[in-house]
Amino acid sequence: MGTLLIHGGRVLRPDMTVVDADVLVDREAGDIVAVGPDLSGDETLNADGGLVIPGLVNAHTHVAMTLLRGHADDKPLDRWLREDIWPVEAALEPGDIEAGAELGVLEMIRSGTTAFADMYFEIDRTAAVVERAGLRARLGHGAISAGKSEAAARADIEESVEMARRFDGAADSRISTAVMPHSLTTVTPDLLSLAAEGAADAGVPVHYHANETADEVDPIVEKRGRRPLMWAQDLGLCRESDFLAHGVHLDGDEIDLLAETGTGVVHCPASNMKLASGMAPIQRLLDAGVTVGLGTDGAASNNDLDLFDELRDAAMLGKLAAGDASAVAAPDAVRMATAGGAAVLGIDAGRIEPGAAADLAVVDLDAPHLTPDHDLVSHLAYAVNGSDVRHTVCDGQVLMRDREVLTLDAAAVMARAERRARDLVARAD
Ligand SMILES: N[C@@H](CCSC[C@H]1O[C@@H](n2cnc3c(=O)[nH]cnc32)[C@H](O)[C@@H]1O)C(=O)O
Ligand SMILES: [Zn+2]
Repeated sequence: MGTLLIHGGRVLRPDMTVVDADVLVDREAGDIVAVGPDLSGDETLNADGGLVIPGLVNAHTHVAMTLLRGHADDKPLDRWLREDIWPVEAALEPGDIEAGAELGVLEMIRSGTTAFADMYFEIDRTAAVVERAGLRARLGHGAISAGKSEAAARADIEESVEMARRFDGAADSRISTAVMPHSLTTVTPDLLSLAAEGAADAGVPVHYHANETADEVDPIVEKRGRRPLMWAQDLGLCRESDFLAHGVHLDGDEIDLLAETGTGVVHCPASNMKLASGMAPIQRLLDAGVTVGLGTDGAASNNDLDLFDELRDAAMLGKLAAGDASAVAAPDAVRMATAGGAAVLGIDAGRIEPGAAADLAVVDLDAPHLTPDHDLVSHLAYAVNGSDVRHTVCDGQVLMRDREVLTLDAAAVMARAERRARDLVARAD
């Protein structure tokens, strides 16, 4: 397969400086072999006038929920899930998952995302989409106890463990997995422990929603007499590889616990604002040394999968939460979307350096909203949109060239998703 040369652009380095450089990629091994001036390779990807950045990492989503984009808006989490989302999800068929995942993956590749973590149903379908679309993912079957018999709830957790075992390392190791109990309040304590044991046994992380709304925190504090994450640690859910979504309502001790254990946090600012869940203390997490990534959450609470929007929201909301305009500065936001997310997912990517995975995006800078170029990291955080991405590369393969996705038929994917979404909602009514 030889080498791929990403030629003629500027390159974002791990220390957030920018240099004029080429990037040489080994397509067989899927990693970066050199970064520097005047390199040559077997095939060239033109990055003239562009900025080469690490591919973005969407560290928490429910990708097939693209089918529910715009289906129900403007409600708080609990009512939104119970009244609108769960009833429709009950009517989901495997073909819907595949169509929704394909749409979401298409949207992510088109906006420079090369890896994502996904909690949903029918993960074999999502895995098949990831396999042919060419990006990376950490997938898990979302298991929930609420509304189920004890036996059915247990079987759901067992399925989560079983699926994690089955798909870990699939698609030439582009797919990894986690056991994914839905949240600290929607899964029973026994089953949370079972999930932790199953994950440890299978050698994969646990991923779950935690401390998303005040309504979830208060009952745990009342019933267990301690903060949710102290309780989660007792259940075995705060190992170094484990990661939780949201972490909006955290106290100082919980922040320390996250830093000490190495448990990752996925910040989902758009979802937190849309569901009015609250403002996560992101600057405090960064100051404490917690590993933080960014996630879009599902497209029904966002309502898109563009990580550049998330970057901007993270910087803005971080300042508002801290009451300090210097909080969550542009480089911090960019780091969360790249190296931070890669660390949360446990992949050796998120930085442009020899030896790292060749997961890259080329952003076209030739646009009015990206002129002048005082500071390109500022542009990445505050001004770039997903539609500015010209090329996307993952594992050394070009997934999108000049905005054309090479691994999926975009028109067919959109048409199928449209039809599936319409039928799904009609069935659920
Ligand atoms: N197997 C489970 C499904 C869990 S998948 C993950 C779930 O997370 C839900 N979800 C999406 N966004 C959020 C959020 O922000 N907080 C909590 N749950 C969410 C989503 O609708 C989906 O039902 C079952 O039997 O219902
Ligand atoms: Zn979620």
